[in-house]
Amino acid sequence: MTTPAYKRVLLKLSGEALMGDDAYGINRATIERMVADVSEVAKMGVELAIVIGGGNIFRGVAPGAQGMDRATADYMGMLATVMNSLALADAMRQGGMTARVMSAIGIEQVVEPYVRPKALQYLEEGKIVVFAAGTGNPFFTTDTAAALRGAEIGAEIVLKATKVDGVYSADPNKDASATRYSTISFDEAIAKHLQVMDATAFALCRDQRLPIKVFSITKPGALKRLILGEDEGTLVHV
Ligand SMILES: Nc1ncnc2c1ncn2[C@@H]1O[C@H](COP(=O)(O)OP(=O)(O)OP(=O)(O)O)[C@@H](O)[C@H]1O
Ligand SMILES: O=c1ccn([C@@H]2O[C@H](COP(=O)(O)O)[C@@H](O)[C@H]2O)c(=O)[nH]1
Repeated sequence: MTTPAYKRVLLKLSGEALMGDDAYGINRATIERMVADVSEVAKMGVELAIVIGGGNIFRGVAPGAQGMDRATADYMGMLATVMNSLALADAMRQGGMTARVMSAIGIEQVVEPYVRPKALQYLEEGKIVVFAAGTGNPFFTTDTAAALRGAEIGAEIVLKATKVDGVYSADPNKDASATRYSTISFDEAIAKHLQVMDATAFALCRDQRLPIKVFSITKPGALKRLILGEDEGTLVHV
């Protein structure tokens, strides 16, 4: 039972989940747990590209960003994802993995720029690629960056690892009567305005026929089970 169901995946890691129980920032035990999950999957020979959100850092500076020009605040958010990407790559290095961070915004002294053929080369070499700075454009999210990069690298699936264990009929953190879907189509998720991912990400994946699995990052072993093709989370499909 160790044959992976996928050869290449795009894993979207929640920035907010990185806080653990802290008010904001990066919780050490949490990032180490995430990296241990990633390591298990990498050892199975799955080619892994990762996009990490920025909510854990951006939330800490959000009060200061109130009233700011939207695009400027969004660039701050993208820079927050660069910090998370660097922390993640460093934790992966400490865990014995080889990771490369590629940024959608030019900051060459810090990380190399995103160049698609180079990213593909790294993946073929078995390196884990972390795509930082989202799409590089304001008015988007890292969910959309995950959809975009997933399509660009020919991933078979986008795995959204978040704080909830799937897509619900309403936000389960606000509505206790919300029920979880085991599968749902992109069109239904968009029509019902299900906010677990933004509509741009859903629409891009739908148009590229790239399925998404939404699952819990805090559930032990969930990523591995999902990679082995076992029932986990919610499948969003065409
Ligand atoms: N219909 C829904 N089903 C599931 N979760 C939902 C739904 N509607 C809203 N949510 C909320 O969406 C959240 C996940 O999406 P969100 O983009 O906020 O976080 P993330 O991607 O985990 O974090 P980050 O943006 O920092 O990477 C869940 O924690 C949940 O509260
Ligand atoms: O392509 C992108 C990606 C992100 N942003 C900004 O960054 C923050 C953090 O990303 P999350 O997906 O919410 O974790 C986001 O709120 C945007 O402000 C962006 O502008 N473009």
